Amino acid sequence: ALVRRVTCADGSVTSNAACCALFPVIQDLQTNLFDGGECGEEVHESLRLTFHDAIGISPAIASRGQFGGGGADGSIALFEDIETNFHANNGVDEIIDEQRPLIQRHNLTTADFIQLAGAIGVSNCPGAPRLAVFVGRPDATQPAPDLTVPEPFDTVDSILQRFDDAGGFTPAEVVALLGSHTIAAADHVDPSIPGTPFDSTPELFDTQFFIETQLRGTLFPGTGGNQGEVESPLRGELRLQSDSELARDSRTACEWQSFVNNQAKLQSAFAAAFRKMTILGHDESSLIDCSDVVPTPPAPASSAHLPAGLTHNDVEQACASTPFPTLPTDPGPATTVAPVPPS
Ligand code: HEM
Ligand SMILES: [Ca+2]
Ligand SMILES: [Mn+2]
Repeated sequence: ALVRRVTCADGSVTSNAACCALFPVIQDLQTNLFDGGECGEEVHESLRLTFHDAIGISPAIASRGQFGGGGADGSIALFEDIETNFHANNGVDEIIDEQRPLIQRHNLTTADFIQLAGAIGVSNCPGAPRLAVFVGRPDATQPAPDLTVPEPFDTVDSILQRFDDAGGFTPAEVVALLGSHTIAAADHVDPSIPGTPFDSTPELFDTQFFIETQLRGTLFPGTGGNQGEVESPLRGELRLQSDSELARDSRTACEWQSFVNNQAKLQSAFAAAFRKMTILGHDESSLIDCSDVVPTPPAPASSAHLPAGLTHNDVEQACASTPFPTLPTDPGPATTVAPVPPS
């Protein structure tokens, strides 16, 4: 195929002149939102926001004659007053408010900006794939309906059904999308311990999330009894009920386990599923592919391991057909996971 090359006014090279406008936005994001290129809290929150905006679409609701939402249409920020009151969106107001001044100083739709910020943010995380970036999404004129964003206390049935309705995502694609929880922490599931990560390496886009969610839960990192939380295997680590169940359900367990120590699969499957998610509500042919503006992420900085203090005996085998891979245990005293520092 013919690959076009355009040289922008600032000397950057890309495949389409319409993508030139993104370079100053990327610089602004890195300098003023992502603390100079970190994989920290604002990156994690920006990635979560791409999902909470994009998943706001339901052909099932639309088929009943109501507005089903526009997908990746910026509605979560444009109708912040409405959508951030939806229970599942607890906490996303923070990153919406941090992104707003940047949106105001550039000439992108809010819809495009939210997805761009997620893709650029993830490129700061060692081990991440390069994610797709598209421009040309029109902005929302109506808020998404409530209950389109899955909750951590939802059943596997309901979660798989929601993703299928939103965009025809297969169970395997749902598992791949949950690779996002490798760079993630919860502020609101247990409000007594904000910034509690889902794996021991929230600054690395590695496969530890898929390993650690398969270990037997033995403790609550803070208080017990929170809705959507189950016991985790490590002090300082929080496990969502939904992640726990998806790791153990017969429909998803083997796919979940397949990511253990398979960085290449994590990268390609997450990138493919994200690409599909990022254009929900739009026809790809109406958008411009600007993916070549995304920086190449740093190489993986960790190798798959069992956290110190735990062994293969702590694995709760869930995949019936394939044994859990043999992994080395980190040396030293039992791992305690540090919170993600607030910015
Ligand atoms: C079954 C589907 C999902 C459920 C139930 C779920 C639930 C949650 C919950 C409860 C939190 C913690 C929020 C807080 O208390 O601060 C969270 C965080 C997060 N989620 Fe998900 N999630 C799902 C899928 C996804 C997907 C598809 C993505 C992105 C592609 C994503 C990206 C993130 C990220 C990056 C964070 C961390 C935010 C931060 O550290 O500030 N999640 N998720
Ligand atoms: Ca990680
Ligand atoms: Mn939306």
